[in-house]
Amino acid sequence: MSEIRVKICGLTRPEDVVATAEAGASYAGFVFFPKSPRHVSVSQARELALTAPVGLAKVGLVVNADDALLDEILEQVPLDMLQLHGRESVDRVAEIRARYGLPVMKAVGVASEADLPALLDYGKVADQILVDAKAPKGAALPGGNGLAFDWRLIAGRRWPCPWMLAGGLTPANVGQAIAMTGARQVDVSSGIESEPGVKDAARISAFLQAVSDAAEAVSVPRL
Ligand SMILES: O=C(O)c1ccccc1NCC(=O)[C@H](O)[C@H](O)COP(=O)(O)O
Repeated sequence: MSEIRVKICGLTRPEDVVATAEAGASYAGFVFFPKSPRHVSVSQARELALTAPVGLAKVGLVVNADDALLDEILEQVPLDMLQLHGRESVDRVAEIRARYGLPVMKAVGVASEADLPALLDYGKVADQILVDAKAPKGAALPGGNGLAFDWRLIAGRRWPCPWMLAGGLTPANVGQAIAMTGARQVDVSSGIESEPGVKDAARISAFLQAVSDAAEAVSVPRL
């Protein structure tokens, strides 16, 4: 198993969950955002979550969700973590964490130095932060756009909680991303798809292999 944790985001089919687990990923992400090609309904997500073996953490991704939607999801889907991928404020992140008693990961978009202070602010209230590429202005999706940011912006930086690197990662570039940033957790969605919303088992496996190779190259200690 890789010593750097991997999250495969945007799973829509049971076979994708199986491929994710078999490849050795640590997290499986389900997107609750109707405009996304990776969107799953609450009942689909429940079925997918029940397919996941013990040891694969199930992450529910929401965008500016109100309590009614979160109640509905969490009543029906056995999740291990919530990922907040919208414009949730620091106070809202803290409120969701307290209300639902689940670990919360806040996604923060990065495009320039000016985006870095938010990582510190959210890092004080969230259980984890997802350091993702900022979606371009006017983009239909706030994440999952297959765009990388300049990894030099975060090289050597650390925050008050565990963090995960995301944005445009692929089997071909994830090794360099890990080497440049020191990330010990990485998240991927479009870089391991055959088409939007359809994961490719061979690419998932290649991604995990590339992460494992990178972990060995930098001798990352076991978590
Ligand atoms: O993936 C989506 O469709 C999506 C929709 C709405 C908000 C966030 C979304 N994805 C966020 C993720 O967790 C992605 O894994 C992350 O942004 C990286 O995506 P990618 O660049 O495609 O690897």
